[in-house]
Amino acid sequence: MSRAVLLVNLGTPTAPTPRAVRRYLREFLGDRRVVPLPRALWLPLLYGVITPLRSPRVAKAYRGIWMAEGSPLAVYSRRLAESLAREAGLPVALAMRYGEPDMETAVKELLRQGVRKLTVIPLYPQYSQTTTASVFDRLAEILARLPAQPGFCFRSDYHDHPAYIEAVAGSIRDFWQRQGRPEKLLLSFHGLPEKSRRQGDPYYDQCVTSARLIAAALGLGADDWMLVFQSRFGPARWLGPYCVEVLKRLPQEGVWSVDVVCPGFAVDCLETLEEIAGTNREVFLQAGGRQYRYIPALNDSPRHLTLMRALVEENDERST
Ligand SMILES: C=CC1=C(C)c2cc3[nH]c(cc4nc(cc5[nH]c(cc1n2)c(C)c5CCC(=O)O)C(CCC(=O)O)=C4C)c(C)c3C=C
Ligand SMILES: [Fe+2]
Ligand SMILES: [Fe+2]
Repeated sequence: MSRAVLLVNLGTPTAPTPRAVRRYLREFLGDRRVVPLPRALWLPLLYGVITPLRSPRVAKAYRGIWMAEGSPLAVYSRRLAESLAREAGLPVALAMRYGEPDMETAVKELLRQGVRKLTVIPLYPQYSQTTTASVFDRLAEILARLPAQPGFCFRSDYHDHPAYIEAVAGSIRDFWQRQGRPEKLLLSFHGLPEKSRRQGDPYYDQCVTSARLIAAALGLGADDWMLVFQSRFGPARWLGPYCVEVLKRLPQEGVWSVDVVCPGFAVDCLETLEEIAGTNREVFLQAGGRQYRYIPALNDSPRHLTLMRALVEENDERST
């Protein structure tokens, strides 16, 4: 039976312009899985207030990190998929949950090539209803309309997979070997509304487990590291502690050097490059901090490829 891998990431604007950002934010924030408010309330607010106000500012932020080949999230995701295709010896397609390349086109193209079994890997190490579940829903929607459905394996998360922990811990170890250790390591994950945790979304618990396992793999003591959450959106209470608040406070507590790593982001993107490597650096230095370093995401590194291959191979074994 002919197999293929489908990697799915979030999606990103096609250009760093207010127009392209508006289109992206409308689709992303218009997803019920992301903002579960009543449509009649949310859509007028989204279309009439949030995207017109937010798009110019966010477009400017994208301009600051844009690469020659496009948005970092798209560029690194593409490179990862291409390298995996070469190494895994089977077709690998990349799709985005929002925007291009879209999931439906990617699935249909694989079926056209004769693929009958899909290994779907959302590029989210930790499961959340806002990300992973939305990919699953969209996949189900696409398959529901097909006359002949392929088999598929869906990787819900890999937050405690030994190959994931080793990939992240290894990249931190490499960084420290070259540049020395800081006083504290912050493990920063994308936030979610606090409410999602009470509703049973396992995201928070998975972030805690990932962070503990990474710290343990590095042999860190309790004072050497901290779990924080970033990228808060809107007025509601989100998971804490907030990365930016911790950075303001640390110099007052006598911590002058920090490294920040974002293990929940498979590849670098706006949230890591602009928010963490850019804005938050200024916050820490302004608050009196002396040394601030961002440790890059796994991107298309050999460590990330080893991890992806482990997930694919494990899947193959289970489903034959
Ligand atoms: C209600 C709003 C949001 C939720 C919930 C949310 C969850 C969530 N997001 C990621 C990963 C990424 N988010 C990115 C950008 C981004 N996220 C939100 C809002 C929510 N995210 C917005 C509005 C944006 C766009 C930028 C902005 O307007 O501030 C990105 C980067 C995209 C890029 O193009 O680089 C990623 C990746 C996760 C993992 C997650 C839940 C766990
Ligand atoms: Fe987000
Ligand atoms: Fe952000």
